[in-house]
Amino acid sequence: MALVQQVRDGDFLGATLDLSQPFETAEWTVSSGVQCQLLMRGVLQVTPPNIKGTEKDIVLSSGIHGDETSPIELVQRLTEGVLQGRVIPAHRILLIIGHPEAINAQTRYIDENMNRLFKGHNEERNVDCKVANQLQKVISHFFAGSRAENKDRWHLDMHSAIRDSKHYTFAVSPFTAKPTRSNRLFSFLSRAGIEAVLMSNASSPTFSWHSAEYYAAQALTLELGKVAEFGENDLSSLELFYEALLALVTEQELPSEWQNDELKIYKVTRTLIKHSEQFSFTFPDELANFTFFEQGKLLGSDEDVEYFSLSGGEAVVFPNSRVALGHRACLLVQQADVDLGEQVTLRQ
Ligand SMILES: O=C(O)CCC(=O)N[C@@H](CCC(=O)O)C(=O)O
Ligand SMILES: [Zn+2]
Repeated sequence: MALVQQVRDGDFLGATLDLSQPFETAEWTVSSGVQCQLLMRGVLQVTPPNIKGTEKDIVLSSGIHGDETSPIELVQRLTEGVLQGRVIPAHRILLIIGHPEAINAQTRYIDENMNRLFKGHNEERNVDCKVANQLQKVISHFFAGSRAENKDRWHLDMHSAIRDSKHYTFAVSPFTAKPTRSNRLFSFLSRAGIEAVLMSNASSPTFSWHSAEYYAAQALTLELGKVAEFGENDLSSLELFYEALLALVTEQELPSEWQNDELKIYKVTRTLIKHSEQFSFTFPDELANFTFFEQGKLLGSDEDVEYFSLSGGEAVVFPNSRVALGHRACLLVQQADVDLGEQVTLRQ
């Protein structure tokens, strides 16, 4: 079956991963009146009928890491609904299954962690760099194509965590000077049953940071459960999230009120970078995310430095001593209070 026909029939994921089929761009309208544009392998732009100029521009990405499959299954489910006319979006949406080569190889990345390649254009030294560059282009094209007067841009970059976590689902809010932490975004998280949000304190070259920094999008990295192979994900535990996602794309506007105590907020206190091959933790890399260390505990060391937990203690997120040199080996976080205005801000 030709790739485009396979997508039109609803199998966006199958067509994306079948690299034996040459890619072709295509444009068509589904029975519901929704317009579809296949822009790139794994990238489908969806435009609702009767654009009013008040629409959001929503990017929903998955598969930026090839072995994180539950978000890919959610994107396929939503896309199939749109393609078969059962889901009628009220907003412009860009649906992404990001890294077909890594997904086929069932691996996080091929040569370089693609979620560290979104600072800007990369020299095309490998497939990860090439795909990251193409995704940056397609995002730019998508946001530029909006006819809305007041741009309301969103980007949910969906991942799943490598290890167990004391919070089954959580979000990382990238650091930027742009107003990307709206009450409406947090209200969505609370409705979606996301358990915690980490407020980053420094720029990072991730996909969600890219959209926040360059397009002022309400952008997040979402961690949805734990890594598993296709077909082995417990999607029932993400049902509340999927329902909220459906509401986000199909309802004109979501309520902005949210219950602060339903969602735990953490501030990132430090990012430990691996500076040398001597970097090590005092605990195994499999340590569950959000494991707490009392003040003064030795957490790890590098060539000429020892890291102790700070006053008030710190919890560890994404510990990985095997990352490439210069990359993040973990985040250290502390629970925090926030003030609710138009934007959600950390209380000083
Ligand atoms: O479980 C892990 O260690 C990694 C899960 C994952 O891929 N997380 C993202 C977070 C990106 C961010 O900080 O916004 C990543 O490491 O790329
Ligand atoms: Zn990931």
